[in-house]
Amino acid sequence: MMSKNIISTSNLMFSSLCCSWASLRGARFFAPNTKTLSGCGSKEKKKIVCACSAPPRNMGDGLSSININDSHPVNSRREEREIESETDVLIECRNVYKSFGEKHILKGVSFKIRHGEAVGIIGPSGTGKSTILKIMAGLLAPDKGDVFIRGKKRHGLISDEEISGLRIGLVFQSAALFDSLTVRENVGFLLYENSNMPEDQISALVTETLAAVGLKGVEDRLPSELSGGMKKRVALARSIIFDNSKKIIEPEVLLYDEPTAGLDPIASTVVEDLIRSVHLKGEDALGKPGKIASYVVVTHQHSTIRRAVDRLLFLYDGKIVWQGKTSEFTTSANPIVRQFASGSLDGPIKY
Ligand SMILES: Nc1ncnc2c1ncn2[C@@H]1O[C@H](COP(=O)(O)OP(=O)(O)OP(=O)(O)O)[C@@H](O)[C@H]1O
Repeated sequence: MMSKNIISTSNLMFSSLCCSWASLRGARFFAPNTKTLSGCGSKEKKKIVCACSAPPRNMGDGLSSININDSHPVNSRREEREIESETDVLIECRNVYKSFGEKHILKGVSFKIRHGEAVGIIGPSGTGKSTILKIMAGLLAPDKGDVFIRGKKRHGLISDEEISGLRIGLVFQSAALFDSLTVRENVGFLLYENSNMPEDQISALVTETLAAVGLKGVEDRLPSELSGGMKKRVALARSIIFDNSKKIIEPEVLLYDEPTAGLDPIASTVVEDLIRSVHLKGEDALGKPGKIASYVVVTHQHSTIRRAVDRLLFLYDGKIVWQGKTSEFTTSANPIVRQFASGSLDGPIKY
């Protein structure tokens, strides 16, 4: 039932990346300039399975080091806790550098995303927020530094055979739906192409997933027949659907790139609540707990910062210059954060 020649023009953002759908395994993205998306086999892949059910323990800087030579019992207990807390880490960027020609964008970025977290990445325009999302997602490789997925170093990009154990979804600012496919085909795309699930089961799962994001009876519509807000919901449904017939269900991290950009304040609130609702600490539109283990939101919007995330990373001049709880953002004494939070022209950030 899937169209074999798909040309989507709905998103220009990844036009230079050209990643083939066949190579997207642990990650789920839609590369709109990929012209032929057929022939995606469902090969068995190597799995990295590790326990990852504990809630995040360290909401601080997440960069604490472990002294393995200190054998004092109190310290040992602390070490145990710290080592244990490392099992919470789903994605880690360690000392990541990235340049585009002469532009040195990321100059040693380090942070961890833990199980259960809702993290925002903020900072002035052009500081590399989208770039770091793409690096986390495996769509761009760092020039220097490493990305660890559940403790396992990623080599190369998303086609790398070694990395699995975590599903990573990227939700684009524009919904990036395939214009020529129905909502059902868009949402079930990954499963129609990559899973062994029968079509009627996929169709039922699509309906259930759409209901989870508050959409009913839109399965047969084309994207052009949807409002902007509905398209965002469909894109979200496409990111959270997964093959639930598998024995091992890997946790999923969703990466949202400016999900509320261009929306009016009320539409923004709807999307912000939707982001919360599909998280495991939330409750979806069907009243069921959300399934997303953790998420990262790149945003400029204050409402999204306040409403959709618990912890913030502030990226400026190639580095994380501040991180803290969302509640600390507006009270921080850091001059960069203060200027950004107030929108003042006076301060260390120069345009
Ligand atoms: N593929 C690329 N080739 C060349 N330059 C790039 C590429 N991707 C990003 N850049 C440049 O890197 C810088 C950071 O871009 P990025 O989109 O990551 O910033 P951002 O912080 O997300 O910006 P904004 O808040 O405006 O969306 C920009 O100067 C951008 O022009």
